Amino acid sequence: MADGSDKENDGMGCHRNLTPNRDVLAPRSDVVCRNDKVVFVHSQMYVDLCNNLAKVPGRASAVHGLIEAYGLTKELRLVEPRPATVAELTSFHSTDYIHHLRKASAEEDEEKDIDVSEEFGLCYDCPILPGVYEYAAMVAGATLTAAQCLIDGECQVAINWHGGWHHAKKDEASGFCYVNDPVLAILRLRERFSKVLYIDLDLHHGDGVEDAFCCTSRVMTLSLHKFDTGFFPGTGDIQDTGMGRGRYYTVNVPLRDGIQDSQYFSVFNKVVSQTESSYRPEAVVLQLGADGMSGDPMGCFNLTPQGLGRCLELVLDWKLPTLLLGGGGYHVGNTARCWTSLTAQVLGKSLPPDIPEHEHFTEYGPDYELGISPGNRVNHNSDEYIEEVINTVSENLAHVM
Ligand SMILES: CC1(C)CN(C2CCCC2)C(=O)N1c1ccccc1/C=C/C(=O)NO
Ligand SMILES: [Zn+2]
Repeated sequence: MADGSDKENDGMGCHRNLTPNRDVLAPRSDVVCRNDKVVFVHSQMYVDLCNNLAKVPGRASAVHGLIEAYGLTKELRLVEPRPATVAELTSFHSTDYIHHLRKASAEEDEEKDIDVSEEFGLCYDCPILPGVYEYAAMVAGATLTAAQCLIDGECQVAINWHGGWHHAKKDEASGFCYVNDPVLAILRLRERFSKVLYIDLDLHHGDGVEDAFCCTSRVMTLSLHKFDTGFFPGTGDIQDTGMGRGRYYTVNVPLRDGIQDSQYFSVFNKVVSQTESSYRPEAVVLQLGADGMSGDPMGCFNLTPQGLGRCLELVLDWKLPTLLLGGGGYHVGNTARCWTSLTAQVLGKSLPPDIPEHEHFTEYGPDYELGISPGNRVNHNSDEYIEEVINTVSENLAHVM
């Protein structure tokens, strides 16, 4: 293995010679939840940072505004985030990359060294906007804050809707993701839990998280995503099942355009139920990117918050420490509708169908309703295709114990 020890480390990029940057405490699975409150990582400064620098400007305040307008913030335990330290960021990312990101983020345009930046993926899809380092460090810090609350038994569910940046690699920004906060959270959770399950329901394959843990059985990554010629990131084929000790602990469920809630939940239910019963995780990280929603500008899947909600319900029924993260989602109103509905579901609250009057009310026209209806779109996932995917994944999972 990477560090030559017989103990299996996190398999952090088994093809890279790494030793964990910290003492891995004896994993414990007896974390008891002392407080049934749901932790919600939030501060106005955090929302302002995300508003200006995230993939979708203005989305953070729309999401928070709708959750607040429905009165859910008073049912949540709001915990302020703090920026991740360099030491925390380099528990996964390379020191060179983090130092370059911090330096480039502080520089004016003319000072920028373009070809060095290109080496770190900092161009095209991942421009170096002023303050991008502070933004990325705060998002990572927010996700780590949520993970710490789970480790400390402060709650059973912790939420950071502005996290979930699943494409970032050890030394490279990718897909508008600068720091991989899900990986940082999983590494932190692994200090207390011996087995962590990562589930990625974003439209796109969770390649950065899969890469980080492809060689270990201590973290199982499971991604449902669009997989088609030329679609970003191009990875996540069904036969990619991990390597070495991690073989069969990577699960990919490749789907086509037009899938709706019923088929999506059917494949999710069969694959994730078998995953849970064979792997028996002690903690879960669930990325709930909303770019698969009907009406999203990506225009690929045809899902609604009800469909994702059924997936969430199944995971919450396990009563495990669970970290919920956001991700993609490019229709601001629909993303706010989706994550508000899911937040209410975690709280066991049902919401009135009409969007309450609030600062961002105009985002929700012309119907001003919370629900999203599936579009009238061609579905390229035949039942036979779905059946074949389920059978192949099930055969692979038979090797997991
Ligand atoms: C720049 C954005 C992020 C936005 N966008 C669309 C949305 C609507 C109009 C443009 C993209 O396709 N993007 C990307 C561009 C290059 C590579 C990746 C992505 C998206 C990744 C993702 O969502 N992962 O979960
Ligand atoms: Zn996405």
